[in-house]
Amino acid sequence: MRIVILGAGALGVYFGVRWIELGSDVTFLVREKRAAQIRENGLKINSTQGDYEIKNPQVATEPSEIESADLVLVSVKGYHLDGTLAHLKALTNKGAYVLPVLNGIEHISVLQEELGKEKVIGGLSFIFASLNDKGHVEQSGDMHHLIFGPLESSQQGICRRLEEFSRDAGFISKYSDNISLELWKKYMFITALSGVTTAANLPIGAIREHAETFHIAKMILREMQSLAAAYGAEIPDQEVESAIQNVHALDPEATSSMHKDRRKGLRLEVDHLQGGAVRLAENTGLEVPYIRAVLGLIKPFERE
Ligand SMILES: NC(=O)C1=CN([C@@H]2O[C@H](COP(=O)(O)OP(=O)(O)OC[C@H]3O[C@@H](n4cnc5c(N)ncnc54)[C@H](OP(=O)(O)O)[C@@H]3O)[C@@H](O)[C@H]2O)C=CC1
Ligand SMILES: CC(C)(CO)C(=O)C(=O)O
Repeated sequence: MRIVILGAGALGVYFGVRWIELGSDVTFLVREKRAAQIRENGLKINSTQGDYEIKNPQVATEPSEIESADLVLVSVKGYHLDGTLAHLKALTNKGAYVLPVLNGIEHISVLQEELGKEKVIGGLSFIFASLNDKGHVEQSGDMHHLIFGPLESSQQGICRRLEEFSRDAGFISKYSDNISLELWKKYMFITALSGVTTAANLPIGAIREHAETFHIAKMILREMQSLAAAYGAEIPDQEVESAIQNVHALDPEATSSMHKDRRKGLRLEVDHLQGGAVRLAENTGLEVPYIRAVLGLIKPFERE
């Protein structure tokens, strides 16, 4: 399988390098500055699940440099999605399917409208990863999951191929036959976790110590459950409980990628995540006061 990674950040490099480790044909489609950094430092993942380094990965800065691809893993932040659409169009015209792994949900319809429903597979990831100063990945904790599945029945073939192909990869891959529900479950979880850690500017351990603060996370989970239901994804109560248990199980120093970005003074994905939830709620007349409140608290740090 020929794979293009569009968004050579923490997630894109992690999964791209793991596929290379497997012996696959992977090209990183990047912007000039990142291309220069990769040429100088190569790509490396420093991981609890095993390190791996590649000195001269295949890098392109234009889709015209790529003959064809089977799959494009889209791993940019929500605020950069618009800037990738022309590249994605060029690659889907050459036959590629697109597998976005962004947190959130609004990007799915943007991609579907731009590329056609047939081309956009559902995907998400559970991993704690970030880039260091050299542009190498630092992955922590046990999670390094890539979950994907067809949003259209015609995509079953490519998804089964991806499942087969990734079986021996150095990450956990999972085919889901209800990827829409998985997307909403992840959106529920991350809206609560990123909302509360970024707004409080605290890792999860400190949040859990204060019942009033943890309560906010629980209320966001409930609001997201209602929002998902309004869009046809019924998240059972037991899944909300298990999300709470998962938050309890996290290392006290663990935190969301959005909170890590706030600590580094980087741009935040708040409009895509909490902002998106508020927009979707407004469309259905649903009230989401806790999400609206954390959106307001995080906005001053967004760095648009
Ligand atoms: N990090 C994590 O632990 C997790 C993140 N996620 C989600 O995954 C998504 C990606 O996150 P993450 O990997 O952390 O993000 P990063 O910021 O680490 O990486 C995003 C990359 O996208 C690149 N990019 C942006 N625009 C373009 C473009 N037009 N062409 C080529 N490359 C481009 C950026 O490159 P440049 O250097 O040029 O700016 C950057 O390297 C987000 O939606 C996030 O919420 C989900 C689970 C866990
Ligand atoms: C849920 C979590 C924390 C890990 O996948 C995440 O998605 C993020 O930090 O953005």
